[in-house]
Amino acid sequence: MPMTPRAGLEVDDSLAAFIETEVLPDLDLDTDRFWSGAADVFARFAPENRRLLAIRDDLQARIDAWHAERRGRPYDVPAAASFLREIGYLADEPAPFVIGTRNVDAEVATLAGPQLVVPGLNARFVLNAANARWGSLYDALYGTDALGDLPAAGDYNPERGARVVARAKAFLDQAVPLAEGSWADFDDPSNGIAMRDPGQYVGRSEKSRLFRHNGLHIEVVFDPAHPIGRTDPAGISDVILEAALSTIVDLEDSVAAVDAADKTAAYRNWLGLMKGDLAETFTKGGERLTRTLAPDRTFTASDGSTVVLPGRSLLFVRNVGHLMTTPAVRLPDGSEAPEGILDAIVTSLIACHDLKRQGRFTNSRTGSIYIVKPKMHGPKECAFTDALFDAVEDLLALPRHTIKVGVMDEERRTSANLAACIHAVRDRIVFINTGFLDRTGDEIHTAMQAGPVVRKGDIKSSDWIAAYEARNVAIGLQCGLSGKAQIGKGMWAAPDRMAEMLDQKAAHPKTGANTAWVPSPTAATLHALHYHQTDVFALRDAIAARPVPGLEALLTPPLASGRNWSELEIAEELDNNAQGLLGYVVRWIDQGVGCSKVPDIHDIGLMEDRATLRISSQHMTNWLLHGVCTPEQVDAALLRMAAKVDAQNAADPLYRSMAPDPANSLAFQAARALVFDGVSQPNGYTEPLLHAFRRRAKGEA
Ligand SMILES: CC(=O)SCCNC(=O)CCNC(=O)[C@H](O)C(C)(C)COP(=O)(O)OP(=O)(O)OC[C@H]1O[C@@H](n2cnc3c(N)ncnc32)[C@H](O)[C@@H]1OP(=O)(O)O
Ligand SMILES: O=CC(=O)O
Ligand SMILES: [Mg+2]
Repeated sequence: MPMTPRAGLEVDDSLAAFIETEVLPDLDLDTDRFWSGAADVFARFAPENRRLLAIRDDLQARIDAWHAERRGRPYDVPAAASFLREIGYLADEPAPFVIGTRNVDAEVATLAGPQLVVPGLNARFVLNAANARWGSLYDALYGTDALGDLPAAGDYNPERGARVVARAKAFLDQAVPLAEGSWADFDDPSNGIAMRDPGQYVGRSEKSRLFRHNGLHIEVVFDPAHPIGRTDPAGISDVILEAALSTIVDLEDSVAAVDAADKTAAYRNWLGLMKGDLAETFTKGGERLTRTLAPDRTFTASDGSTVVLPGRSLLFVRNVGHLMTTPAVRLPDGSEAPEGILDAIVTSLIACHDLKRQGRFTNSRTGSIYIVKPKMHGPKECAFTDALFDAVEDLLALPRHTIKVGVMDEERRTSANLAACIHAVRDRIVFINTGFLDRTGDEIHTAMQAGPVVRKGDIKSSDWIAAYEARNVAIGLQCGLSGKAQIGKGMWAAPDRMAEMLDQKAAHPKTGANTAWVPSPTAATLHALHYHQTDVFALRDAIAARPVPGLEALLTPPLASGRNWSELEIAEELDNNAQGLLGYVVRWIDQGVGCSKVPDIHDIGLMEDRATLRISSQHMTNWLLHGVCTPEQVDAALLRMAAKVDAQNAADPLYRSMAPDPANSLAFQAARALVFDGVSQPNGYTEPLLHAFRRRAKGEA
């Protein structure tokens, strides 16, 4: 890649051109001053970044040795806790405190609703996600299995339509009941709509009436000329829900960004969002479509005043963690720059377009930049992020704490020191959430030498995970996040299983969490129903009154008590992991797709990203290390599943088969390395191998 010198750095030409011609011009920032400031940030923070990574390795090496010495004995949690304290893995608890974050948008601070995550490299999806603030309940119920079955292919089915309408009206009866009777019988909107609580009425537009319940808006559309409205006694053609209050544009685990071209493409999408001019043209159903950002929505209140509501989700950007470096920028010593530092600088710089109100729309009405920081291990790494964001604010002449941070509680050292982690970013924190997928991968890797772990499906019901979830909310409330920041729950990783999601994710708001992740706009619309069923903020006092669960269960790894698996169970477990792993990795390496839906062994399409890959690869590594299976069994499973994954992708013209020549398939070799070299991967992360193989694949292409 041609590089260009800038203030002692070597910057990839395409990235430098992007920053200098597309980002900087409207920002009143001098190009030379920007680059010398950026070089200074790298000079100050890169050495500390490296030091923090060395601490991770050192702690893991000590934990490995401690576990190896005690292997085969019952796990002694008090001894483990004192050992972890002795080596500095467990930090001192801070004195009681409350966070001081200010200027936080209501979507984050005072409202409760779904949070959508979207791979930042896919402009079509990114636009869809930003617009997922509002979603059709009729479409979400009709087009998914939410009602218990899927629609048949072909034309609109009126019988299914009637079930959808009945379900939606039952929801209206629960959330915004009429003064008398049911919405199902309502037939005349012309004289106004008498509500049981008239305060729920917000306003009207030409065709709709807008209501509010538990802080979320519900729009009932009246259109007797519409094919659905025509068959409705009141002419109701749809119920539109306020759905994804916030969206995370992901530059991390759901993208494959391994070089300057990838990074620049992702940054360009973020710029399009911040300037409001992102557009994507594509063909769908034989039609050529151009998708752009949705405008705000305007209604007229009873007193004639205008009510303007955001048309788009409040946007966060997820930077990468502290681990990886990028060839997009080289430091004066020739080494690759830490990617997380580059992300902090560039994504904040781009967000200045929003702060300066130079775009078509406003993202943060309170003048904040929202960055999600994943995969931090413990309070010192959080403090590092805090200091880095201070430095970026100085570089961009932003007031202190303009850059907010969402802390993913997804590494064991963060869960175990959560209060201290929050304390380290106490004036800029806007969320904690349980990224249970990475967290599970880290659990397996941390306990790698202790013994074989239980089957992957059983990890979900182990004690540490319940303690982790409960402690996250309890500590968040104790540190005063309520009203200032989100307490969030993790991803629903089965995008096609909406009935099951409706059943299971109802539990999230009941825990006191005011948001939870969903994989798609449709899932956001359906998950919004849960925040109408439960008033999260009303529950929090009672939840906060409970004692914070101690560390005992959190520090108990999910080790198998015996090795009672049959050969069949072992083969099934290996096949399941191998199928998910290969199905994901093959698209990552060969096509640069960072998030895929991959069928598991029961043919359920699961969302796979780097976090789920970390689990499946580390699980196989763990069983291999402890002799639950042999290398031959692992290879046989990989080969068997390669053929299966090849068959699943047969219709994709860009797909390169693995099974016919696995030795020459970079994807197959990457997948194999993730398992066979899994013990030595830092904290069990998959990025180092994925990046190395993807760069080779790009080189070959
Ligand atoms: C552990 C973690 O880190 S979780 C966070 C990372 N994970 C994510 O971000 C999940 C993002 N989700 C996705 O990428 C997808 O939903 C997948 C890959 C899981 C499943 O995709 P599929 O069901 O195959 O979706 P498919 O490609 O059929 O698209 C269906 C429609 O949904 C939309 N869609 C699907 N997911 C999203 C999304 N997250 N955001 C916006 N739109 C989406 C698409 O735009 C498409 O609509 P369009 O044709 O009008 O553009
Ligand atoms: O990032 C989310 C996770 O579960 O990991
Ligand atoms: Mg994660």
